[in-house]
Amino acid sequence: MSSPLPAEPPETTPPTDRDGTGTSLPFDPETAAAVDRVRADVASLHGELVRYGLVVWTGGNVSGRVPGTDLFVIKPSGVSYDDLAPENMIVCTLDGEVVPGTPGSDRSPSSDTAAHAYVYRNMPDVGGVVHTHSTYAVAWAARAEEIPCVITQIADEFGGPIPVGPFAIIGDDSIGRGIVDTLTGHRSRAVLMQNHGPFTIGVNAADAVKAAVMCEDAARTVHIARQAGELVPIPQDKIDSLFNRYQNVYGQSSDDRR
Ligand SMILES: O=C(CO)[C@@H](O)[C@H](O)COP(=O)(O)O
Repeated sequence: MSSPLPAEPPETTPPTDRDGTGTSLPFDPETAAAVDRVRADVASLHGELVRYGLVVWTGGNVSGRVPGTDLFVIKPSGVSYDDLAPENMIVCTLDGEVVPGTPGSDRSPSSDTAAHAYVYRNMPDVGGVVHTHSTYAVAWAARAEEIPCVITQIADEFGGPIPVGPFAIIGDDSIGRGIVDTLTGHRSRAVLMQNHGPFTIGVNAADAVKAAVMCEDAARTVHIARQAGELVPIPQDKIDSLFNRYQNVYGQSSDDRR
């Protein structure tokens, strides 16, 4: 894998814009403010992938839809996680095109931009998309084997098995189509793309990152359990009860997923 691109020197003066938000227009002030919020969230959430051990080098990526717009924000391709910052996140249209003249637009967006864009175009309730190469989830993807729902944590978070999506080559709509075809109408917010790794979705980028964290934890636990003996499935009615409780009762009423 190529070494991370060197970070550009921090700009000594903020990008010029007409509304002082630090975002170059062509956005109106309200959109510019919304973009800046998502930039900050997405940049910070990449640190969570490192914190939870879900990525190595420059693998993986996080994106967030900009609410009320046809835009999303994603990381630049191949840039070290140490160098990611709000101002070098890249603003794209839902067609996956970089919005020219915005901070970060001088770099290439993530190599999975087309996949993220396809998901946003075809799953309007999705506000965040994450991709990692987390070890245990990728091991299940290498076997094209779904992670069975044999622990309450999987029932809580995914409402059943974590499914496998088709083998798809990076760079066009193939991966995005595989994600959408697998997860549309499915309780799971994670899909193991065959021979590649997990992609997760959420109501926002933070929710998609949580799904990625919980997917890897489940993959590891079930892998270890299966090595020690037979797995005991949870009855479907109990899975339904666990999922409904966790999605509608657990946590706080102010939680993003409510
Ligand atoms: O799976 C791949 C490469 O095969 C990519 O998803 C990388 O894991 C991250 O690429 P960038 O987001 O840095 O372009």
